[in-house]
Amino acid sequence: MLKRYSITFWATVFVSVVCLSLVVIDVWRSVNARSGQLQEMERLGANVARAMAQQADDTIKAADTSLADIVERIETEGQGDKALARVQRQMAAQVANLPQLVGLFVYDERGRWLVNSRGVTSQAYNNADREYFIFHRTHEERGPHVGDPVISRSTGKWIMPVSRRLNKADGSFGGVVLATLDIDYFRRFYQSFDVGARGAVALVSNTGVLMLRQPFDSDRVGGSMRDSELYRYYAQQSGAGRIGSHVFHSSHDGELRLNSFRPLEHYPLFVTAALSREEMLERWRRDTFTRSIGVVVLAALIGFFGKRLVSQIKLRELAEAELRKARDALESANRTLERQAMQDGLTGLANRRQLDVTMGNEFSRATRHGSTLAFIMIDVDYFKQYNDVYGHSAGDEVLRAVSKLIKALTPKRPGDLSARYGGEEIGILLPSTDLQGAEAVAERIRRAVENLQMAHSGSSFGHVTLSAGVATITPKRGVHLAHMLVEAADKALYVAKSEGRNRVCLAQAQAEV
Ligand SMILES: Nc1nc2c(ncn2[C@@H]2O[C@H](COP(=O)(O)OP(=O)(O)OP(=O)(O)O)[C@@H](O)[C@H]2O)c(=O)[nH]1
Repeated sequence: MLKRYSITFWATVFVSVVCLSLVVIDVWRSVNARSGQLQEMERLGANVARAMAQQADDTIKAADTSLADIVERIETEGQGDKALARVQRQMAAQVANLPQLVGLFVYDERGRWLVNSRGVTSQAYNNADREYFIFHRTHEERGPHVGDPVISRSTGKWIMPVSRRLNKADGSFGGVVLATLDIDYFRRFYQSFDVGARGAVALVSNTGVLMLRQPFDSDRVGGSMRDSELYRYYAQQSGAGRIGSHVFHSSHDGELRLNSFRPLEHYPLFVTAALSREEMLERWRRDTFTRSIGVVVLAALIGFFGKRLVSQIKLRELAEAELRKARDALESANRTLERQAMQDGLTGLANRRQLDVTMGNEFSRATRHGSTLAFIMIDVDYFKQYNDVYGHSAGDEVLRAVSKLIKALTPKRPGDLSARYGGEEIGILLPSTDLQGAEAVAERIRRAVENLQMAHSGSSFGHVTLSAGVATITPKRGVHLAHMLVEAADKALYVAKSEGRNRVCLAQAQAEV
């Protein structure tokens, strides 16, 4: 089945498959590399979000621990001057120890400064209007409260307030203990992450207030993110669903980013690391483009040289086909020449040369096997007259007709051969045939020619006839030669002629001696 197709077909298929495979493999590789790049981006985002959440949690926790301590001390030791002085020292030490802390503050139930880490108790400031103060005054919970970022009234810095409620002995609202965390502390940490030129990280409160964004934008700190796709998506999640990632268009700059988000473990905040999809895929795109050019050039080269190879193969095939054709023509010409060399052109019988060769072979065989070889010599009667009366070509026709009959009536055993002996004489060689057998063959031919009734006005019979002399020999080595058989048949023919023609005469026994 495969042989039905030529080598050029398979060469073309091979070159095409190689080119196509190159392209398909490259496309497959590129698609894989793209999804690998996106996975890598997701992993990077998740890792950044985890680190950010952990850092924020630890940072707030450290401050909150100080707050819990101060609350316990004040509630236990009271608000006397000495007690407050001790608390102040403790607060100063905490602020010195924790770099994220800008200050620690204690306010009474009216928002007035009782004590702070700086030791300045200015009555100029009243913080009763602050969100965290109002929150604790109106909520009895004792847990920490993370407020919206504000600009510190004392330092002018962006701070994140973390506070706890102070109770009086009867459980009523006794004030607020506040820790202010330096937003810049977070920012410095966030700057250490490489999220690309178009990436961003943010710390957001669960209520949708932006605590901090890197790249930093002072105008957006404290702003609401409630309308952003990111916040709406995050707010819909719960439990483990809040740790994950999603692709959003930024509400800020419209950039398509993969946002990895994660809540803080102990505080109502979450972080998000947003990586620009375009930026992350830029290197992949560049690599893909460069490699694709390489693959296309390679495929084109293979295609070009493959095409040349195929045409070379085609040319070779053509040359081979031409050679085969020439060889076949030569062989056929040789066969024709061979046949012509052994055949008589007029009668189609074997020629004298072939008769001599066959005679020699059969004579040797008969000598070896001790078998009898018969030979019939046939001659058309009054043929000279026929030529004279009807013309030479009519004479040729007679020879053809007689030969045709002889061919049809001569036995077809191997070694039997009828040949034009010369002129209008035809000889028939019959190996392994005795005198009677050969005579029967000769007689059959004579009668058949007579029956043709070909008009011959020059003949005493009125139509074409023939005479035949038959001889046989059982040759013995060193005694007999092939020509003896022919001569004996010729003599018998002579007898047939002299006895009146149109007859078959048998040779005397001398050829068999
Ligand atoms: N048309 C034709 N004539 C041939 C050919 N070969 C020999 N002959 C003629 O055959 C004739 C033979 O004549 P002869 O051998 O004298 O004998 P004949 O006329 O046949 O008389 P008998 O044999 O005695 O009956 C000659 O005239 C040859 O020219 C041939 O190929 N074609």
